[in-house]
Amino acid sequence: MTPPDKPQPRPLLQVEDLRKTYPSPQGPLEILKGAALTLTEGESLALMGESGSGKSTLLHLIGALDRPDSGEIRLDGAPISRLAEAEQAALRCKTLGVVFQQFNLISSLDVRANLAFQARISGRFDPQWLEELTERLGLGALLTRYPEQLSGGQQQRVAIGRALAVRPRLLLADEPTGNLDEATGDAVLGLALELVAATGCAFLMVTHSARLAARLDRQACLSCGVAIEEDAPGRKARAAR
Ligand SMILES: Nc1ncnc2c1ncn2[C@@H]1O[C@H](COP(=O)(O)OP(=O)(O)OP(=O)(O)O)[C@@H](O)[C@H]1O
Repeated sequence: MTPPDKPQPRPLLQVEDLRKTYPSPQGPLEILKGAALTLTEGESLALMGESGSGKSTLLHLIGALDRPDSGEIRLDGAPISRLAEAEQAALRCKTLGVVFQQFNLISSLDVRANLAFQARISGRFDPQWLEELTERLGLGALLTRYPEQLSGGQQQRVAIGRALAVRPRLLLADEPTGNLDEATGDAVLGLALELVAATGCAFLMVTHSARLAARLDRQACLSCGVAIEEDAPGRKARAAR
């Protein structure tokens, strides 16, 4: 008897023919010229590319922090760039976790409150999961400290915990280890990858480091406004799959 076909993983994120132009004193700056990529549940993708190639622009569009000129971004089937602002805000709270290079913690809140912040406002506060995150990120002894009393690596661990506290479907990270020394950055990425695997969420990370990028499942490079995927050593293919 032939075994039943293994179910194909569902595409979680589908980016199609994305275009984005910014105005500039010299005329329109065409940054994205038909960028496309797909991520399935549980998959991680590192996005590289030269400075100014549009990596943060693409991440902001996927994170519904800005709107494209044209093209489509679907998250679990929902056309996020065409949703009303209130719907986008709800999606950002419940479905997305975002980690930036600058940590972006709330300075007036201690670590415990920072960790719970997004989960509380999105109605997804789960004390047990937060306790597990706190333990796995090694933040137990720091819960009553304020961000200014933390090292860069500690702040980034809090930022990752805060983003994952909602159990997002997709974690977006823009150079999350860019402000950390190499050893700390390696350790923080290792923790992030462990937790991403524990939640089963998809992970899209912008990085300048080929070494860090190699730790993710897939690698793509943004060049001339489109995403080119590193398919195999020495060979490149379009990121759309
Ligand atoms: N709001 C904006 N208005 C005008 N131009 C912008 C705006 N945001 C970004 N740009 C321009 O778009 C281009 C792409 O910027 P983006 O930040 O996406 O690049 P990046 O690949 O993330 O760069 P880096 O690796 O240096 O962070 C740059 O030339 C930048 O100056």
